[in-house]
Amino acid sequence: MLAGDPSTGSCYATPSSLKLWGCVNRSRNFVRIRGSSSSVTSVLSAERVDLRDEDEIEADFGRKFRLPHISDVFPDLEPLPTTFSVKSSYPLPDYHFDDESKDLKKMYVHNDDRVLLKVIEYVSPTSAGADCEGEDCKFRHLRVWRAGPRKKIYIRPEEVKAAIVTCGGLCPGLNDVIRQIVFTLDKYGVKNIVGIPYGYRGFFDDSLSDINLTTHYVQNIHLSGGSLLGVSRGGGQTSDIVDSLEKRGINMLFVLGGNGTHAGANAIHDECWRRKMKVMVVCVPKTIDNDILLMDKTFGFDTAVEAAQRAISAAYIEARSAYHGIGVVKLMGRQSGFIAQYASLASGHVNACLIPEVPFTLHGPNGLLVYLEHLIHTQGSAVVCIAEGAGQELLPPKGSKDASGNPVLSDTGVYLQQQIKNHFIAAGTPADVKYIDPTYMIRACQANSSDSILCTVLGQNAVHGAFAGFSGITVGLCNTHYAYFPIPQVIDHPRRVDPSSRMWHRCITSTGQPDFTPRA
Ligand SMILES: Nc1ncnc2c1ncn2[C@@H]1O[C@H](COP(=O)(O)OP(=O)(O)O)[C@@H](O)[C@H]1O
Ligand SMILES: O=P(O)(O)OC[C@H]1O[C@](O)(COP(=O)(O)O)[C@@H](O)[C@@H]1O
Ligand SMILES: [Mg+2]
Repeated sequence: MLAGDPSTGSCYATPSSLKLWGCVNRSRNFVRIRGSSSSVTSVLSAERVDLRDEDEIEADFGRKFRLPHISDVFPDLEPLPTTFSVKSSYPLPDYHFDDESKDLKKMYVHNDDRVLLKVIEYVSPTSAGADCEGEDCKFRHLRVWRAGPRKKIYIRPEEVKAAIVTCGGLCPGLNDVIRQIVFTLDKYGVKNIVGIPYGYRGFFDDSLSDINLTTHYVQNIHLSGGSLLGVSRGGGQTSDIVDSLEKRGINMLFVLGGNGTHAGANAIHDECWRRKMKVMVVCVPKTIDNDILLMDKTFGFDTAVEAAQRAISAAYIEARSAYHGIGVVKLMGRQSGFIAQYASLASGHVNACLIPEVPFTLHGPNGLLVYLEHLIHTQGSAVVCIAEGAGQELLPPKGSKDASGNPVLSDTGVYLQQQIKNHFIAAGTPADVKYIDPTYMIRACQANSSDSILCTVLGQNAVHGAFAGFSGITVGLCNTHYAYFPIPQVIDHPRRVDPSSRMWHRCITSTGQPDFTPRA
């Protein structure tokens, strides 16, 4: 499925449309590819790709996903043998890689290693979930760069001053990532590591001081939720942040955050290279909303889904135990309903899952309220799970924005609860409605085991990426393998639940909910 307006050339790719990045001009069999937003690192200018040429499409995709490398700006920079080795407990500054060593032979990632972005070979464009076009539904090898340690590094560990910053809202696992970045830097031999307090604010608010980070200091931080460094939304000019990096002598910056943070990090990366500063900026995507493109999932998402089970379970028990009980649970998800979708799938107790991507009607014969009445009469109770951003069209927009520019949403959870109460009163049917909003409880918690592992590997790979000389990149899980992505490609737009996806169909099959889509 392609999105955008072919006539104007305003194009973008949906997460499921990675076969082509752009809009098809069918009459001429060409696809127009949108250029990277990054000025210095742009590897692709707007160009035309012959749709009939499979090789050209794959090659074009490869160019689009090429990672910005420090040698783009400093072509004469000589790489050095890496100081990272899993075989030593201490970094060995004079360690020389021995190609013939049996133990180390398979330790490093080759720069030309790639991870396939798409792994299903659809036979027909009408196969479930197919994202290919044309009769032949040809499989395209869309490749992204494999993450991991390289044999060569582009900066001496003793010259590194590394900084870590965590931005946006909280997310389980932030401390695990911070901890692992520090451990891995230490393994390379880096001694100078600081934490920037309270997100980007820490760069320009003079009342805030950096935190010195050592392996000893971060040893146990993963045992608690939140961020050791603090987080914040809003604020800051890119040039001020880069001035601050320059002043502090920071040349390796690890940025943990969501799509807003990534946009900021990419601007910092661009500005650093524009000023010819030898700085590597590497992100680790943080968002319980799971709204970053191209990745299997982001860290914290699993934990949030798991934490949401307690709220759904409580809503179910309350509803089951009451006469005509109805439980309503509101979960986070400003634009994307992944948490509500997966929490509903996991729980098995949800009768209706409402997400921002799927508009629903409350009133009328195919409305949610009539369905709840039906459930009360047939099974005696009901549970509704609503994502924060769902049903915004039912209320007047607030029109305001938070400090980062994210829209402030109307509280549809509270509204839904009131509407259900009013409906049952009007229908003359008693109903006992209980509303649970566990919003901050699902993200202010320690990461579960699966997220801890994810955080550990992401943190390590972030450091490997920086030492390998990449900047303006982020790291993510791609078909169960770890890959590096150029930042603009993962934040082109927020990843959202596709209402025609197999997973959404599985969700509504599991809840048994009918189609509440408003009818004309
Ligand atoms: N388009 C942008 N360009 C530069 N910085 C941004 C942009 N959007 C957000 N930011 C900054 O990134 C930080 C986090 O953004 P926010 O949207 O709150 O969280 P998240 O990164 O989780 O999406 C804030 O400090 C904000 O000012
Ligand atoms: O109250 P806060 O801190 O703004 O956080 C609420 C927001 O956090 C989120 O779960 C995640 O947002 P971010 O990825 O921007 O941190 C949103 O869905 C939600 O609106
Ligand atoms: Mg965001």
